[in-house]
Amino acid sequence: MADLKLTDVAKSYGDVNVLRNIDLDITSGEFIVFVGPSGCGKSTLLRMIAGLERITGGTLEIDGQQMNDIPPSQRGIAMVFQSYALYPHMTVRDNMAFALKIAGQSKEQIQQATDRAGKMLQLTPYLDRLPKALSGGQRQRVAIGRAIVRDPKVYLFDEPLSNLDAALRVATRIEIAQLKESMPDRTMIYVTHDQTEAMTLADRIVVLAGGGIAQVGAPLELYERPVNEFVAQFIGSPAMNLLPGRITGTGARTRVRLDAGGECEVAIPTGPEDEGLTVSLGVRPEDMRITDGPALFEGEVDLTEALGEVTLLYFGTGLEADPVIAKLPGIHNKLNHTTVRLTADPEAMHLFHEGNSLLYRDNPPPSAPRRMPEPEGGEDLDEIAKPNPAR
Ligand SMILES: Nc1ncnc2c1ncn2[C@@H]1O[C@H](COP(=O)(O)OP(=O)(O)OP(=O)(O)O)[C@@H](O)[C@H]1O
Repeated sequence: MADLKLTDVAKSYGDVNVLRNIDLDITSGEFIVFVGPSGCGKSTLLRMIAGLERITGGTLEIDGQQMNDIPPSQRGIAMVFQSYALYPHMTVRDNMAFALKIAGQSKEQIQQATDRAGKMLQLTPYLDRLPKALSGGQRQRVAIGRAIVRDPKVYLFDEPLSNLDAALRVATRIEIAQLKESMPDRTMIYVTHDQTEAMTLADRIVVLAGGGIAQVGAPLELYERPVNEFVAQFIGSPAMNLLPGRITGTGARTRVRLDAGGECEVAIPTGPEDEGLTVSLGVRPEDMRITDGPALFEGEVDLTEALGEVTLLYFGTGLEADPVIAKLPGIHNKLNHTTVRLTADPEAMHLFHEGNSLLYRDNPPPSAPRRMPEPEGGEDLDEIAKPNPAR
C-alpha cells in the first residue's frame, strides 16, 4: 500500500512562492506523471514528496501518516535522478548494494536483492563492471536498480530518460512500463518534458502551471477534454490551434463564425444566451483535413514539413492564432505555397470562452482543481486554470 495525499501543499523560497494550493490524492499502485512548463515546480514537488525539500505549507500524508517532518530515509520512497547519481568507483552490484549495506542488511540479503534487481533489469552480465564501462541506458538501469533493491512503496523519477538518445529513450521507457507492470502495488511518480512518456506511462497526468494544478486526468481525458486553453495547448504536439470567433447559432450543436472568415459547427451544446459570445475554436492539427466543401479555414501554405508518415502545413493568418498548423497523413510537400481549404469533424473541435472550455461549464470534471492558484510574481498566468467559465 502507498496512498499519497497532498493537502494545500505550498513551497516558497523566501518571498518567492513556487507552488501553492496543491491538492492531490494518489492511490496505491498508480503511475502519476507531472508535466508543465519549465520552472513550474515539477521537480520541487517531487523533491518535497521525497523529503529533499522542506514543505513550507500544507501536509503530505503517505498511507495516512503525516510525512512533513519525516526524514527521506524513513518515508519508504526511492528516487531515480536524471543524472543517474552512481558512485564511479563502485561496481554495478556495489552501487545497488550501497543503501542496503548502510541499512545493515546481511550479505545473503544483499546478494539476493542485487541478483533480483539485476535480473529484472537485464543487468546480470554487468554486475561486476564499473559505471564507466556501461552505456547511458545501462547506467540508468543501474540507477533504477538502486531504487528496486530497497523495495520502496513509492518510486520517484525525475526526468530519468532525458540524458539518453532517442532510441535508448524508447527502449528504457518500455522497460519502465514493464517494471511498473511487474510491481502493480507500487506507486510511481514521474517528472518529464516528453509528451510520449507522459501519454504512454501515466495512469493520470498532473498538469502543473502557474504554481498550481491546471488539470489532473487520464492521458486521453486531457487530450480529448482539456479544461482550459492552457491544457489544450500543452497536451498534444504540435499544439492545438486556437482560432478566434463568435457564436452565431446555438442548440445541441453550436455554430461558430471565425474572425478569419470560415464557419463551422461544433458538437458542444449552447443555449440562446450564448448567441454572439466570443470564443476560441480549438482544433488539433491532426484533426484538420483538406476539403472542397465548406471550410473552417482557408489560407496559403507558408511552409510544409514532410516527416514521412505525416506532413505539417503552416499557415500565417495575421491573427493572434498564428501559425495555424495542419498535420496530414502522408507526404504533401507539393502543397507549399498553394491555397488550401481545411475542415474538421464537429465532434473533434473544442470551444473556449475566456480561456475555459464550454464543455465543462455546467459540469466541472472531478479532476479539475477545487481551488485555483492566484497568479503571482508578474507571471502571465491569470488565464491558466481559472474556475469554470464565467460568462
Ligand atoms: N533553491 C532555490 N531557491 C530559489 N528558487 C528555487 C530554488 N530551487 C528552485 N527554485 C525555483 O523554483 C521554480 C521551480 O523549479 P523546478 O526545478 O521545480 O521546476 P521544474 O518545473 O522542474 O523545471 P524544469 O522543467 O526546467 O526542470 C523555478 O522557478 C526555480 O527557479
